[in-house]
Amino acid sequence: MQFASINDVTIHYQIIGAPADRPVIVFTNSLGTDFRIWRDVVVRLAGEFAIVLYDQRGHGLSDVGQLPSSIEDHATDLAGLLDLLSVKDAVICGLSVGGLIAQSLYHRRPDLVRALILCDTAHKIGTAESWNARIAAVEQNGIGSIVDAIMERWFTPAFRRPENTAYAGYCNMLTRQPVEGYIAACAAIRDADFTEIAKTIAVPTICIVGDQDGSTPPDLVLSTAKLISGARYEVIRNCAHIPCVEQPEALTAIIRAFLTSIPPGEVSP
Ligand SMILES: O=C(O)CCC(=O)CC(=O)O
Repeated sequence: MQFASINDVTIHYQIIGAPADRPVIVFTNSLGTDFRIWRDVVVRLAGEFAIVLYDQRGHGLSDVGQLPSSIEDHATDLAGLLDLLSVKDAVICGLSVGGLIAQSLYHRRPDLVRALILCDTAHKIGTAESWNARIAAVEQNGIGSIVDAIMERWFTPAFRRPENTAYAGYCNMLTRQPVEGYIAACAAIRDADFTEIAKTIAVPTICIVGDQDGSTPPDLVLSTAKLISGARYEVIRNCAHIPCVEQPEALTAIIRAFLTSIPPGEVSP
């Protein structure tokens, strides 16, 4: 396990392969998860790319940090981690809130971003009312009280079978996140509107979404793709909000095709 102190926050991360030798992909997680969600994609890409994984503040083994925190704070954490690792020009792959962080990182530190993979995310996610209701529910009754509703948005019914042990495991992952970290991330998402930032993105970008995503549905992700000049848009079938878990083979194929289509010498392995 690797830990770094970034902006006085202990950040848990992992680096696979040598960034000096290969193009780098950085994976950033969704709300209520940690970097283990990327495993089935990482094992498929590890021979071709150097890979950086980390737990966002308030998630996994990273500290919660000072409260309140914003998406910009998360982007500053990621910039600090990449500076520490001497990584520049990385492909940033962000899932949901991770995609907001990726957009904010591009806005603040374009030198760190060679391309964007925006996965089940948008320029703006949810409404203030929906986030405030979620925060109130968690404050009153804990994360456990919202698990069933969240899982309906994260995974299709085919994945949510009681005999699927992975499903039980991801319920555990959600309920075991630090409650203050979860609430802080909900508030940060609530307060983020990257409509204008998305319009400025000028690196190769792909927006990907599961056809049954209940958190950031296909229409919303398409509207984000339309804001970004030249962005591609791909839908993964039989998949909800977390394609790296539910359809890792399909997600990896899309990532690989996207990266190999970018002019040689830029990101192709
Ligand atoms: O997944 C995220 O990072 C935010 C979007 C969301 O609301 C997901 C969920 O339903 O928990």
